[in-house]
Amino acid sequence: MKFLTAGESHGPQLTTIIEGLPSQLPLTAEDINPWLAKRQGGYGRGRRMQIETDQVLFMSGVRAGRTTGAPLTLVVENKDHRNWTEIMSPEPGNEPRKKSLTRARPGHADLAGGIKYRHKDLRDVLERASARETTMRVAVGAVALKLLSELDITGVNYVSSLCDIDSNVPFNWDLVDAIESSLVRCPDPEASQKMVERIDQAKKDGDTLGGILEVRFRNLPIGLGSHVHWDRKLDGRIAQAVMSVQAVKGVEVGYGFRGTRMPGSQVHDAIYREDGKGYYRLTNGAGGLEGGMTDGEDLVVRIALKPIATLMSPLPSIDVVTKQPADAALERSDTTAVPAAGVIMQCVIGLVLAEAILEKFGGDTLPEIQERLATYRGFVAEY
Ligand SMILES: Cc1cc2nc3c(=O)[nH]c(=O)nc-3n(C[C@H](O)[C@H](O)[C@H](O)COP(=O)(O)O)c2cc1C
Ligand SMILES: C=C(O[C@@H]1CC(C(=O)O)=C[C@@H](OP(=O)(O)O)[C@H]1O)C(=O)O
Repeated sequence: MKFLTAGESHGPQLTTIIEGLPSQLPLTAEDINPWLAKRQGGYGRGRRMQIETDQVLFMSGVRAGRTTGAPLTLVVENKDHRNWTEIMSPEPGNEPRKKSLTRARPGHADLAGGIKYRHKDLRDVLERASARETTMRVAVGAVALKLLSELDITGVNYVSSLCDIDSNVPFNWDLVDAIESSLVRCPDPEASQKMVERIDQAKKDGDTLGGILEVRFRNLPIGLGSHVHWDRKLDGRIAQAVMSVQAVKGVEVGYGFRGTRMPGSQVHDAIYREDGKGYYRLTNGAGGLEGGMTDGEDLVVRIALKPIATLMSPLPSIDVVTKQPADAALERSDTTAVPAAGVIMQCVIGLVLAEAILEKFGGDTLPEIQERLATYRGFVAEY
């Protein structure tokens, strides 16, 4: 399975084409739109999110609520485009355009992208570097999550820290409702409240906040990914998918960096087996991955997101046209994207898992994949 995304933040629409999906996967807009809405949500988002109501349109690959096996094309309209038609017009002329950007914003792609692609209006960089692009990764990820759910594989995402405020509630799967009802997608109600206040304060101060997200998946079969070659290792593929999302600065699996402070005897997970239950562990320091493959325990990935780069009290920078010092350009902006980013992370990790499933059990149709997975689970229980 492979996919491409296209579209600018203030262009007419965002597009994705997914190739390699099996046929017979039940799929409607209702499988995708709730994920788009969740990605738009979370306390701390800016005014743009009040303009957009992201809704997917199917342009190919689905008939009568089922995938056909043909490339699936999804489109989401940018409602804000109507305010940017002249600025975003592909027609030549009218230079410099309104809203041109010449004072490079630290923490953004502006300066490197301007130099690399020879743009002096850094909006030509901003428009594609923007995290608006993650709309399509969520749309395609929602399709992957649907495929996984048809195989009884489910996931969750939540915020475990926002700046210096930590969730103090250890995760368990019964916390999903608490996460969904928290304004910041944090399972700890007390920490949630503090996070909301912290975001209000940051907004007042013209500042921004980052944090840590966690994504978990359960009921993964043992042996997705591979130990035999570097680019087939599932941990490497997950790290690439996660690190490619705007503002992500770190990723760890299982105990991750914490494991470096513990002896091996406390990090690695002893192996047990019972007839009927098969192989299992009592701990999960590995976070569900050993040797680049799933080990049958929950996949546990933690992700660090840097604070939003656009500051209402801008940092010193340079105007790339005058070459003189100038404060960084100011754009309408989010105060934090930490809660929204968890949704994106679950989707991009879901995509990697769906790909790994298709590699191991790949078939042209969903029923074939379901049959092969069931046979394999039977084999694993007996092994
Ligand atoms: C969901 C989401 C929303 C974001 N919103 C903003 C924003 O409103 N303003 C901003 O300056 N950066 C925002 N960012 C972050 C920038 O897109 C990001 O810092 C920039 O692309 C450079 O990231 P990099 O250095 O990690 O590549 C957002 C990121 C995400 C994931
Ligand atoms: C549009 C989205 O996020 C945007 C990501 C973003 C950035 O610089 O990354 C900047 C803001 O856009 P604007 O400049 O239009 O206010 C965010 O709203 C979105 O998540 O759908």
